[in-house]
Amino acid sequence: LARTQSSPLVTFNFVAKSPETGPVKYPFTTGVAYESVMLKHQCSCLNNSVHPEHAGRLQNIWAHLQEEGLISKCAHLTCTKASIEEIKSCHSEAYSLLYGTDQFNRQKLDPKLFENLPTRFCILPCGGVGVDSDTVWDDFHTSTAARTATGCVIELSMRVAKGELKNGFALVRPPGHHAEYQQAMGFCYFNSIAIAAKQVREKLKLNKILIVDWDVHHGNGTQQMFYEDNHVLYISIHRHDNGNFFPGTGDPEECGEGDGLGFNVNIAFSGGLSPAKGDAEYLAAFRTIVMPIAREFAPELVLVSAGFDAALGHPAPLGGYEVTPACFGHMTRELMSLAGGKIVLVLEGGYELTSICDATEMCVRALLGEEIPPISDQELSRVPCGSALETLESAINIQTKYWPCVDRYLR
Ligand SMILES: CN1CCC(CNC(=O)c2cccc(-c3noc(C(F)(F)F)n3)c2)(c2nc(-c3ccccc3)cs2)CC1
Ligand SMILES: [Zn+2]
Ligand SMILES: [Zn+2]
Repeated sequence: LARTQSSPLVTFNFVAKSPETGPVKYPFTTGVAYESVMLKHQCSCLNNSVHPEHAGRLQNIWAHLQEEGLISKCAHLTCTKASIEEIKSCHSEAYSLLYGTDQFNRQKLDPKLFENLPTRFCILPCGGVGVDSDTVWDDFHTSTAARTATGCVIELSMRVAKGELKNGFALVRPPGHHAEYQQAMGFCYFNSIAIAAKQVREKLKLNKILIVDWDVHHGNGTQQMFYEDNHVLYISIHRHDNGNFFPGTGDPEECGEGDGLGFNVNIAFSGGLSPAKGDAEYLAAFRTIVMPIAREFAPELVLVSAGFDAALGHPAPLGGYEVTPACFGHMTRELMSLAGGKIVLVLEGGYELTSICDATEMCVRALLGEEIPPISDQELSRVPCGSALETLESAINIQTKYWPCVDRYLR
């Protein structure tokens, strides 16, 4: 394939070498990682209204990106499963083998290995099997899907960190940011973004990686993985409601421990949905806290837990906020000013199909350097709601101890 003329506007010259002659070279553009094996992870009850984290999420997003002509402007990476060794950089060996081995190979493992793992599979109200009613398990396909999701994030992160790709979007499921060292929960098995950060640190000797998590849920797993690590700064914006919104962690006072003290930032919105938080709140959080701290940290790579369950259209139990798809594009573009533009977005949550397709489109357009529709004047001029101002003020008061740059916004 000496030349690929996808459209008069876009031509690249690249030789896609066959695998045996070494790693495939891609054009220097936005990489998109997507593999159809990730579609096969689903509950045996096949009831998508009970299980919002279903294969249709990825199918719809992939189709939408193709219809918008965006896939032809990107490099479509083919990725392999993460190895058990890579997964063990964030999870215990027993946990990695329990969820990382498919049914056929698991029979060869010594059952004693799993006896002291905290949770086991249970029968769900829907008749399926899982760790909990959201974290369903398919004995044939879930381990392959979960390892492939992690493999996609590692592959993209390595290539972006090495400068082989401009930036990237990992279109993956099951999500990862709730997965802890030995605990699957909240639809998550392996913490893909954390594993990728550890692999990039280890293999490319990067010293400073920023993880921004704008999924509406706090990334308890990711926070835990780097809580004592000052090489990985974790910044989360999430619905917290004083700990009454899943998973309950993510209090602003959680700032890290030991060497990691000051490298964990939680922007925890409360006050339920009166009113629902939207663009004004998220843009204010970015302007006053996320970007000032991120610039001062000066990361060499930016990874984003890009869940879209804070987007318009998500009913209350799934999120209930009103962030517009364009706003996700603008947040992506702001983060692209860091680390020389080395940024990888990783899909986490997000269930309302139109919203997640539009939000992903806006993020991919931003990554490609295309124009993003403006945020409405109404949102640009709206002062954040009272409870959000309290959230920002509380986070600023706490973080000025570690990041003096944020104090200029104190009233
Ligand atoms: C059956 N179950 C019961 C609880 C459930 C609400 N739970 C959640 O939303 C929930 C719970 C834990 C984790 C997450 C979550 N969302 O994204 C992520 C991710 F990891 F970032 F991807 N985690 C989400 C409900 N959903 C609805 C519902 C209502 C209307 C439309 C769709 C679902 C009612 S109760 C999810 C489905
Ligand atoms: Zn089910
Ligand atoms: Zn979520």
